[in-house]
Amino acid sequence: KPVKELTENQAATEAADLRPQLIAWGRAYYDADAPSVEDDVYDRVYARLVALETAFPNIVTPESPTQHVGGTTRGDLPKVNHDIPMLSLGDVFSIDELKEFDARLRENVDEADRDFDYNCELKIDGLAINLHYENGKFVQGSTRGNGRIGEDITANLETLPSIPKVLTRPLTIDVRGECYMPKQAFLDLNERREAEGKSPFANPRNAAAGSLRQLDVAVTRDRKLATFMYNIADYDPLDTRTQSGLLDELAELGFSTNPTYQVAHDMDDVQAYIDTYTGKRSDLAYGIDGIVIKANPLPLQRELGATVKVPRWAIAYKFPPEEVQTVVRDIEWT
Ligand SMILES: NC(=O)c1cnc(OC2CCCC2)nc1N
Repeated sequence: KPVKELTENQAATEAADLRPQLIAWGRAYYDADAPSVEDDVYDRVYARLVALETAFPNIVTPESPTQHVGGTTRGDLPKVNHDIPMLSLGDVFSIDELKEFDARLRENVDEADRDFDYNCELKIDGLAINLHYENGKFVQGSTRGNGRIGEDITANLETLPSIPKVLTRPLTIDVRGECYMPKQAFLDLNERREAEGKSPFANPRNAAAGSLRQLDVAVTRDRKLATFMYNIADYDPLDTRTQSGLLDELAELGFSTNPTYQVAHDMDDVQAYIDTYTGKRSDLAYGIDGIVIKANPLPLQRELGATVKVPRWAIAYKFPPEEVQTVVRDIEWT
């Protein structure tokens, strides 16, 4: 049926059926020496998926083959085991919830350590990566995956200027951070794609994810991806014993870190930081979707540990979804 006669649900259902087929055909094309389907069949089905997703942008999914353009993404990247799991973050959506997090956390800390500081950081809207160094040399880069097993994207990450090949000290460490596509790079990329009749990326995060999974690393190279590193699997090899100091030490080692972090002594300081960056959000060169507050003392982070997936010592305060000002809203209906 013509796309314009479909409901969004019908389009979503049809698209969900087409994606695995295209991914399987795409993999066969790159992995096996003989493609499993005639090119014109692949192109016709791919064009149908693009038509469905262009007519109904809300049905686009990050793993859709239309989001991994400029060549095929590897569906079969080698796996990497994270000896120390990569955690995600619990979320809160209001200052009241944030204050509850603070109160509960301090209740669970010994009296002597209860007056700890927080470190406030912008929550970069990208995808989490791990960079493994041996004796100060970059040897492997990987995605978070499910936290314990990620995918090897070393070759792609080697094309990013912001990732040091050699550290200023011969350390064997695993450093974690965010890979993101700056807003301007995202706008320029989508402009080029529209000009080439290709479907646009849904958002910078999808664009970064698709760019990192490219089989042809030359495609990754020209996507202008960047990084902000913010964590280390084991801090013992470092000098610092605070989160804020960790960001300084990572910068000294050669990593790109985000300079907007700030130590907060109490929730009023945290609120002030949130207010400042809520106002500055649209001026930033990169997307953020909230603020991360972390207990600043690293030994306290270690002592508090994590639940199955999230640390007890950190929380993400998420911004409300950005208001999309529609013309309709501005029309006087009197
Ligand atoms: N998107 C970010 O900017 C961001 C994400 N995660 C973290 O911290 C991890 C470290 C251990 C649990 C969460 N910090 C951040 N700034």
